[in-house]
Amino acid sequence: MLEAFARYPLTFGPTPIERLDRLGAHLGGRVELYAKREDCNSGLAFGGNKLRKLEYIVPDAIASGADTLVTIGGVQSNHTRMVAAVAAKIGMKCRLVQEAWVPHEDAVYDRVGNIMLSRIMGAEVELVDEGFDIGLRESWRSAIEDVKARGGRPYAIPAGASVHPLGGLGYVGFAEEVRDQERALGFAFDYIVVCTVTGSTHAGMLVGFAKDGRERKVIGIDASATPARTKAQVLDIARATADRVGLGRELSADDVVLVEDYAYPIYGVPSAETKDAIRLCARLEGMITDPVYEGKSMQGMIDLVRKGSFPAGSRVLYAHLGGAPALNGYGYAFRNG
Ligand SMILES: Cc1ncc(COP(=O)(O)O)c(CNC2(C(=O)O)CC2)c1O
Repeated sequence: MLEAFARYPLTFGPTPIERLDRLGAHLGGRVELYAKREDCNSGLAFGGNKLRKLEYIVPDAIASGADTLVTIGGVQSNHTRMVAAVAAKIGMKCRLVQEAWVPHEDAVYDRVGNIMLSRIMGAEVELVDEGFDIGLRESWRSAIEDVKARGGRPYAIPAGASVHPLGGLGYVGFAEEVRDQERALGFAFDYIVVCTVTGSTHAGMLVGFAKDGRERKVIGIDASATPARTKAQVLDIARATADRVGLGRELSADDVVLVEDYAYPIYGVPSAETKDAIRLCARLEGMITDPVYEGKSMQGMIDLVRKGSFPAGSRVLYAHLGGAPALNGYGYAFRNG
């Protein structure tokens, strides 16, 4: 599906799929759980899902003649950290707008984890006192203009690289990669569980798996806590991506399966159940998930298994999209382990 598109390699290649035997057994053994380790996809600053997206965006950035990548996220954004790493790798400057998306209790929240890494990698980090919103932000537009005003040539990447015209391609490729791995495994996954916030990870998977009729088997676990906006954005991105890759069929809102029950209390703040899910996965599989994103999709998958939402014998693939560096800003949440 992606042969026509230029890709700039930022990842090691196909990410491994591993069986989560102990977690599956702990949950009753009725379904088989697997994880695809996008969190281990690259040597660039601890990796993660945005690098798979950026592989299809970087050729356009280079072709544009830009000298500065400009993007936006919360203070502990994984996306901005990955853009900083890509800028370093391809020899561009980086301007990051980091908004106050998350109320936090930790005095070090804006000095550790992702934002610390971005600073170490030389990004210009601008803290802006604006709240969470997955849409296009005035602060981001101002940063683009400021780069120009200073004589720079900016390349604009929106939050999560999601509403970028090429933002859905990476995860179309994810689906193609999973099909290759399924051929080696000798079976196809019945469900794919993914954390959804700005939407192009889910949207790309939806388009990629629509090729073999599995678009509604992509189970998005909302972590935005603004599910209506996120669902609409997933659909918009999926439709645009389907047109771009020539899927050849219409997609509807019913094709976007988004579970809204696990984003509470708000974006970026883990519930007690989220923290329990993080601990359970860590203690049974040694697999680390974060309080903002993967902890909530892990909480969702665990709860859906416990409720019998996946028929007995189902094979469920959990997409681990990264996020661990943000844990450093959540010491308050794990003071007692
Ligand atoms: C570890 C991790 N897991 C899942 C997601 C959700 O991906 P989408 O934004 O493509 O829906 C993010 C996003 N993070 C954003 C960020 O600024 O880091 C875009 C919100 C993520 O970082």
